[in-house]
Amino acid sequence: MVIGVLALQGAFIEHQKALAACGVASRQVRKPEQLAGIQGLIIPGGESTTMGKLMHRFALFEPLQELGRQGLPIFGTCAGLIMLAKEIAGSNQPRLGLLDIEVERNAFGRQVESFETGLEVPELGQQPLRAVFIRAPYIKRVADNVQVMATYQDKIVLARQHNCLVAAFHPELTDDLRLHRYFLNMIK
Ligand SMILES: NC(=O)CC[C@H](N)C(=O)O
Repeated sequence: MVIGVLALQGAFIEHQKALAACGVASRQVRKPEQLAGIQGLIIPGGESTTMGKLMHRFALFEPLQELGRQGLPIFGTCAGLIMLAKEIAGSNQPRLGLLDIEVERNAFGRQVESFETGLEVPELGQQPLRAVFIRAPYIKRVADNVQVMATYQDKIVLARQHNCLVAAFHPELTDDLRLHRYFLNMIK
């Protein structure tokens, strides 16, 4: 099994390390041909406006959208979540629109730029998931068939719809591998 990690910018190395710790091979994706043969894709955190521009510049936008529509499992974290959303509040920046959710960017920014917390995620067991939020978005609206997997202060921060899993935080920055493992289980 090989998982593609979109490597245009942002925290892709950390995702590769987390996948390696799960015993899974990964490949950096910067060109459309590097999408061939991957069984899943991670879109990392970073800066979603920049990432959207680079997706177009590197001719990855349409291929990524097409693979997502065909059912390739995709895991988006932070800016990756924003890239996967159908709607971004107050913005028309490029997005793949694969999940029927609306996101609010930099949603915790005014109170605190970044923080770490323990999240209750029943899908992952009793122990709270350690989650690092960095200028994080949150999900303000979900369609009926979106599964809400965790909230923080009543805001949705982890969700799944069909083949797409999205987290507002950075699971690759802790050594808690449960969310990466959950994603890998979506592939089998
Ligand atoms: N850590 C992150 O990925 C931050 C996301 C960034 N604030 C954005 O809006 O794209």
